[in-house]
Amino acid sequence: CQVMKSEKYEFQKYYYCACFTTDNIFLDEYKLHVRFASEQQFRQDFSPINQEVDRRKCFGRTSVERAAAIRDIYQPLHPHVYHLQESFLAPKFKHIAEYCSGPNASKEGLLELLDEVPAPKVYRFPVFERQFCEELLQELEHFEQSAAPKGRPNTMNHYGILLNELHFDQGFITPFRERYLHPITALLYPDWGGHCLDTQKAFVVKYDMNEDLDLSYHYDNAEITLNVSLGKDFTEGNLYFGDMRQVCLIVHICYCSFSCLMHYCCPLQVPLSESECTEVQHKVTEGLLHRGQHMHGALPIASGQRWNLIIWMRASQVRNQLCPMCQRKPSLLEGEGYADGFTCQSDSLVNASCSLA
Ligand SMILES: O=C(O)CCC(=O)C(=O)O
Ligand SMILES: [Fe+2]
Repeated sequence: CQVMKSEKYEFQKYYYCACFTTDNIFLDEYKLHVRFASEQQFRQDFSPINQEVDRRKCFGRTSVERAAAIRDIYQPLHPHVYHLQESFLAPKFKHIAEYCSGPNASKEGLLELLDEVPAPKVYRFPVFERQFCEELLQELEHFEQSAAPKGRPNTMNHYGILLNELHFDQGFITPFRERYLHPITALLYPDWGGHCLDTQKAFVVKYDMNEDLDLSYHYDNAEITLNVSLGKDFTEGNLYFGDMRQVCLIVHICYCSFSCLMHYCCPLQVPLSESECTEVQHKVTEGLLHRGQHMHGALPIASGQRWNLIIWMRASQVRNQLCPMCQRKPSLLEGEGYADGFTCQSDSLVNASCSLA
């Protein structure tokens, strides 16, 4: 039998398919199969990355252009929703914020006012009155139907609206953060920058049966996030929370340099498949407050339309030390408005000396 086998190998040649050297190359770190026949093919297959990089490089300028065009051509349906009023807020939320701003506020006292903690350091409380949610949604739908240009919040949401471009920051979101959210986050997250939040990026995400249904597992470009459910009627679509983003060193292939496929170490999160997640129900008018680095996602809706207000709150003191996205010391690019909330020490010195002069 041994002899027979070796004879067979001698007379019959066996082959590999050439795809063995090019196809189904599994990048373990990304749990992703890729094809690499040539640099040109690889570049072509990954050209959406090029487009996204170009979009990001122009983002500041195009965002300012869109904001100016919106101011020129867009006629709001409900102008009053752009200016924060106490009547928009749920009485319990006002009570919580008032308590936190008081001289005797403590974390323990605050936790007694909050119902229950649906996941570690995730807090849930009513935020808006239902009538305000309805009017805000009418305003946003009116904007969606208008001819005004629309920038989308990020690559994961295709149907959201950037609220700073719609001029919500000055009259609504900034005072809302400063007066109401900051006293709460200062008590709940002093170790995550909750006591020194200074800017935000606010947007609305929208899910519909014919559009985006869900949101993949991710972390936010924020120190602290508030997520408020605005409506409308929908079923399913719960949020889920997993691990905190873990920083582990892996070998990363840098797309910018094909000639040497440069390698460097970068942080990566624990993948969803290895995380234990907690599903969290989210009712209309209620907010969920969580750390930006707490990994989370949104399950698919089964019917209806789901709209949420997302406020990514930033603390320059914290992010100036370590960028929450790349986990490296930030290397600063000049931006428009709040940009991504980093500040430069020398700018403050220039400003201080200007005001002294
Ligand atoms: O759809 C949601 O409620 C989650 C949105 C979210 O996490 C985000 O936009 O960062
Ligand atoms: Fe998020």
